[in-house]
Amino acid sequence: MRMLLIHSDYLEYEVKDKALKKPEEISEEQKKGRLDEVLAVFVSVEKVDEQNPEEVVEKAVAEIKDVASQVKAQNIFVYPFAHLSSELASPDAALKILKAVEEKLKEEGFNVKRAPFGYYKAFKLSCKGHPLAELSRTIVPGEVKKE
Ligand SMILES: NCC(=O)N[C@H]1[C@@H](O)[C@H](n2cnc3c(N)ncnc32)O[C@@H]1CO
Repeated sequence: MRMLLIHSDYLEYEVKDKALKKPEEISEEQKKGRLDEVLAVFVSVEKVDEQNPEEVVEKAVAEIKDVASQVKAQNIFVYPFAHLSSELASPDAALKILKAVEEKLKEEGFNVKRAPFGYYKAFKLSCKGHPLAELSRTIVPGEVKKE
């Protein structure tokens, strides 16, 4: 799994078109979304993650929690983003893992939104620009690499 974490004044998105034959079913309300004072987490789920999804979810949540506490962010936006890796997991596996990350972060007490899966989306992001505002993490079953 590859994650790009951007501490932002806001992230907002608007669904445009389907990017998969069968994207995630969403309500009218989910076609647009916004969070302010947010840690935006752009996530590419990778093929290797399918070997141990539970471990990858656990490690991803631990890394996100760690960064969120460093930048003092309570709001987290989990954003499916198929552009951080050339070894992508299948859409089914990726969606399951992203939903699990979202649920665990909610259980940890964060205010979490997840952008819809399987769509092209317009988005606006306002990076805060401080030294910890732009971070990346690579997680594979068995290890975690930090930038
Ligand atoms: N920018 C727009 C976009 O990325 N759209 C992506 C994601 O929403 C989602 N997606 C499919 N596979 C994956 C994956 N392995 N990891 C994350 N998202 C995925 O499906 C779309 C087409 O690849």
